[in-house]
Amino acid sequence: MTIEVCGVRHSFESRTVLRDVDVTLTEHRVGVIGANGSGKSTFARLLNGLVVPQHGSVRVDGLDTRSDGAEVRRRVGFVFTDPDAQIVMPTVAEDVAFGLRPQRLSKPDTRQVVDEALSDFGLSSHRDHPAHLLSGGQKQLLALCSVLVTEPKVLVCDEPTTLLDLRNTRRVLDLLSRISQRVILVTHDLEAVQRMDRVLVFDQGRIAHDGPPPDAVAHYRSLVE
Ligand SMILES: Nc1ncnc2c1ncn2[C@@H]1O[C@H](COP(=O)(O)OP(=O)(O)OP(=O)(O)O)[C@@H](O)[C@H]1O
Repeated sequence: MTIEVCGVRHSFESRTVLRDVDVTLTEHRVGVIGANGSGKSTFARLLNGLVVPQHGSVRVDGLDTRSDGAEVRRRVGFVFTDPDAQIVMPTVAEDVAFGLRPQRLSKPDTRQVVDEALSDFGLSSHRDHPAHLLSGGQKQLLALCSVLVTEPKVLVCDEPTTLLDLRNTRRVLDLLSRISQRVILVTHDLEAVQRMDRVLVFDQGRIAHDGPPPDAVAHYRSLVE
């Protein structure tokens, strides 16, 4: 499956936040790094149609995010920096089960999938707790868990470890490196991008560098020195 970003320029009011963005992504693991405000999140949001570009196009599996947004979102799951933006159900288990609804599983099957997923994320003991009472990091894990059970082909994660402690950061990064889905990871964690196949470096709305992790990190460092 290919993600094609062609001739994208995007502004919010008078501020141009993405310019001349042309990139085709086919790799299993892609990292996105760059300074605050350089356009990384906006780029990530293009990939599942949360942001539709003012100029240019974004195609996933040949589907245009402008005209086929719903189909694209079935293929591309998105994990936000702020988990409150995507936790929709009252309890932890219900939130995970919500994503399974389109699959129309029986109650026992739903329960089994939910319980396995919660166990993978170390959330079993919080199964029936109100989701809003979880800690920030636990909410982050729940948000990731609830997106993954929907089995997207691609997972776009916008700084998914920002709220996590060391143990859970490891847990999430290990998970992201072992899942079969394609992963696009926006992060400030320069260690985490070492595991990627390809890294894009954003600078002032442009892709300033595109290559293997060590070169990309060196380029990013050179931008701030
Ligand atoms: N919905 C919006 N409305 C107005 N401006 C926005 C909006 N979203 C982003 N911006 C602006 O676009 C620019 C790029 O933001 P973006 O979130 O893409 O950067 P980023 O590289 O992800 O930054 P960070 O590392 O701080 O998360 C910023 O100047 C931001 O203020």
